[in-house]
Amino acid sequence: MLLTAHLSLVVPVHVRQLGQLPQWLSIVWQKSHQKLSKKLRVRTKEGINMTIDFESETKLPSKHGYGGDYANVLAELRSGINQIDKQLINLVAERFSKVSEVGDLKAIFHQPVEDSKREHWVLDQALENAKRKGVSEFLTRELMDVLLKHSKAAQAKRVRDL
Ligand SMILES: C=C(O[C@@H]1C=C(C(=O)O)C=C[C@H]1O)C(=O)O
Repeated sequence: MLLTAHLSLVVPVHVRQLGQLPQWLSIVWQKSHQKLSKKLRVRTKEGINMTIDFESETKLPSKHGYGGDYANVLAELRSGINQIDKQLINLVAERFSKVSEVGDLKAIFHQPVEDSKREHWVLDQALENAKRKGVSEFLTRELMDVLLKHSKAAQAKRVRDL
């Protein structure tokens, strides 16, 4: 029988719902290796073939430590992502507020906007932190590149408008 540890969590419930034990179970994976989308084909003692769609009630593999069903776990994870995205934008706003103040200071003291030595230090710190946290170097470079570019543009605008 093809019953995997993953499906054994789900199958007994549905079999009980059928009210009769199947003679055999055969699992048809709708999309191979996509464990969250599958159909279970059941033949009852009476020889009736039935197909149970697990699409809406799919349990996640217990080995990943998820207890809830797919939709609940997905909603919970996405709510976490929403919070993080909000924090990210809040932090960007905070950074730009400081950057603008630096821009004003530079304008008053007739200093250039760009400070490549400081930029190198900023990037090195970010890369070091990213390495510790397992964030890709490529992503970190791209992210810092965008931040530095926009920070300098914001400063240049402050200097122009002052
Ligand atoms: C904010 C500054 O101005 C520019 C922007 C930087 C940044 O966004 O981190 C760093 C160096 C400068 O090119 C600064 O000098 O500190």
